Amino acid sequence: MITLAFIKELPTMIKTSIIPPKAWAFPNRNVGRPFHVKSRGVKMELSVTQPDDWHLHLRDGDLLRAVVSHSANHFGRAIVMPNLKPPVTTTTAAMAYRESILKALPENSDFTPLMTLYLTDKTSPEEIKLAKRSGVVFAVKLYPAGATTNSQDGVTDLFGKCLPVIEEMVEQNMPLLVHGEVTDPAVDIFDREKVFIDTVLKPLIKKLPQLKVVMEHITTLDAVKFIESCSEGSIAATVTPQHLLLNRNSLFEGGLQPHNYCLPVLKREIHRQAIVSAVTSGSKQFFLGTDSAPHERSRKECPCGCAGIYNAPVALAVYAKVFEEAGALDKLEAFMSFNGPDFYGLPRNTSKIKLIKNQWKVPESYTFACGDIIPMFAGQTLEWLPSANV
Ligand SMILES: NC(=O)N[C@@H](CC(=O)O)C(=O)O
Ligand SMILES: [Zn+2]
Ligand SMILES: [Zn+2]
Repeated sequence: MITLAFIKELPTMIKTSIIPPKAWAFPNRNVGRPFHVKSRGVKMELSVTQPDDWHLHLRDGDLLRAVVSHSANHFGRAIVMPNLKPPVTTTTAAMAYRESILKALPENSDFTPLMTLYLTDKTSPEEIKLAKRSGVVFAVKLYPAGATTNSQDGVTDLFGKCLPVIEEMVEQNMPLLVHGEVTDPAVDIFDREKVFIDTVLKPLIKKLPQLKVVMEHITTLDAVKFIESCSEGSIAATVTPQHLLLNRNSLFEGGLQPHNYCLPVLKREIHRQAIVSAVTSGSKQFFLGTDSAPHERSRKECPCGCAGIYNAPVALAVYAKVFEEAGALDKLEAFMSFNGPDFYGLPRNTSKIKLIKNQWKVPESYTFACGDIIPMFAGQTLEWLPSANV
């Protein structure tokens, strides 16, 4: 194994090993001028601190058992979303859900689920105290009622009924995670994130400037500007693979593409580019959250398909591709493995994983007893292959 000369200049450890010849290049943003690496006869490997997934849907029952290893194989921890049926609204339910996740894990896995509570109009401040004391609940999730999958029991009156709860969250230093879209059917679906920022998020943080907020799965230039205008330690955003790599054309390419449908829906190219610039800038306010959201095939390929993209098997490969194409592989490790735990006040992982530049084909589907699940980029070739712990 040879260590490349520029390794000193990159916070991310880059190594090479033998493979068929392939030359490739990327600009080194650290020194401010492009340079080229010819890796004749070698292949690229990144050895990075094990990443965490700060936004994940693991579901429950058979579906949980089917999908959990795809996340547990690569991520150290994950913030597990509470939008089950029925939703995880209490600490007791979160603890039980955590047990079922641990049971579903492959043997010897040390994956740690970080639990969340589903905020409703009826959540009490006392529940927040219980959640904090439990040591297993790390955040509370705001779904505006009707905004997305299993959000029917979500919030209808944030500034009325929920304010005492959110004040308690400030006391307990418990982050509020938001699905940031308004639900007013009169607002165009492509504008719902921007309107949410203007009418909900801005007034909320004005009222409670100490509240820690993660704007989940951001999709717009407006969200990037908003996050960057806020203070680093209190407002941050997760970013998904799909919102970094795809724009809204992907929903209609050659016909309707249900497996590219998620909420918030994919946006115009200018928005995608703004998100790529934000994550590759090195800002600590953006971190990895896949929003991997499995739905059984027949629930996606039907007259009224569910929102959600199953990206757990491809997420790391897609993030690496995006950072490589932006010439910012040196910023990848902080995005994947440092910014999230730093924001949540948790220790960074100490173990490592490898990302190897090696083509692999994404399976067409995963078949389980509970049905088929179609992954993002099904049947396509990706360039970066994550390998187990090193
Ligand atoms: N992102 C999605 O399109 N779907 C998610 C819910 C969510 O994160 O909004 C799901 O649970 O399926
Ligand atoms: Zn959401
Ligand atoms: Zn989600």
